[in-house]
Amino acid sequence: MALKCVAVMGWPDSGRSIASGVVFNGVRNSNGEPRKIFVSLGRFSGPADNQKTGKSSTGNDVPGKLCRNLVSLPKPLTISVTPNDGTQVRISFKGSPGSFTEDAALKAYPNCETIPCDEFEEAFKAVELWLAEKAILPIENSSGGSIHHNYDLLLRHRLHIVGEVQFVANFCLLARPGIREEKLKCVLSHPQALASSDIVQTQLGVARENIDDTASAAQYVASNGLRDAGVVASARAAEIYGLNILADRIQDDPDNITRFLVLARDPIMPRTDKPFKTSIVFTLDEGPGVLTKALAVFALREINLTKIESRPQKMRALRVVDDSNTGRAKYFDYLFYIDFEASMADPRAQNALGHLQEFATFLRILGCYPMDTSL
Ligand SMILES: O=C(O)C(=O)C[C@]1(C(=O)O)C=C[C@@H](O)C=C1
Repeated sequence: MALKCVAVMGWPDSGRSIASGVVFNGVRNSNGEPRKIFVSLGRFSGPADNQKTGKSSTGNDVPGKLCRNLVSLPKPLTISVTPNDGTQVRISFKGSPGSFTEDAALKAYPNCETIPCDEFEEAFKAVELWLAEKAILPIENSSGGSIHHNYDLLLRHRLHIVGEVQFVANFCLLARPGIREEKLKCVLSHPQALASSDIVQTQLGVARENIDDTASAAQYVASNGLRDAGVVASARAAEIYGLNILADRIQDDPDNITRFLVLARDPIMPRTDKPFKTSIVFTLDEGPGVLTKALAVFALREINLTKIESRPQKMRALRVVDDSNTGRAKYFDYLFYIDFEASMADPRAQNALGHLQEFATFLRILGCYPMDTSL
């Protein structure tokens, strides 16, 4: 089912109303015919709004008018517009409370309600099922590189990227109260956190054990009363699970940055009054220089690329190419993910994508969103 954001505009003082909402495409009626459903996301009314809504000044329906007052209709899917500070925004994430991903959500939306999920896939589904307004997920790390599985999920699901969060994770070594460093035989954490704090673990001479996320590792050590196991996690995880901080800032690279993406059901309106980024994914035909040609559409318009990632096309891993010299050759088939520094409201970006569309075999805009310039 495809979702499309629409806005029906008018002037408040002209007696017309401003409404915005989502159109559900792909819904079928009982005869199997396609139909569209409009779900209101909120309405902005002018003084003469009663003319539009079909209400008399006494509040009764005016006979013969097409519209009934929307307020009196049942609103199972109506959502409210949420303020920027994150109040009432529900954000799903993979991990337990106290994980770095939750920290990143709280950085972007300080008053949000976070919804922990067991898997990334569940965090996506929480938004698709309207249990959350947004999802947040790590996409790349300055020391570990791309989180490939999440690139695949971006394509598999139809959510839109509406923001990015750059976050410096402060890794701490945690243990149960009373346990000293010398007592530790192993350290538990997320593989990325273990890899990013290798020097301290090597000094301690401990074994490493992978756990799904840093906060779950803290929870595990605390709830099982482990006395010879330490954890690499956040200071907030120490507080939540009642562990002590034995060492702070144990990351090998003090500027270890993780980039997170914020996803939502609807795209946001692209702007040009502040720096915006656009993320796309596309495929190309086989041939010499095709990728160079694709990248040139941005270079020609002086658009800076901030990221390029290639991923195999899972359902079409091999492409058979008829090569007259060597017979039939087989190549891997790739998806190219690109982030570039321009808003979709910028004609340069529109022209670049129009140009790319002329020869790309597939192109999807994953989102256009404000750049995180906080670091
Ligand atoms: O385990 C966590 O706390 C997470 O939020 C996940 C994650 C990651 O996936 O890289 C996020 C940031 C840190 O670099 C370590 C782990």
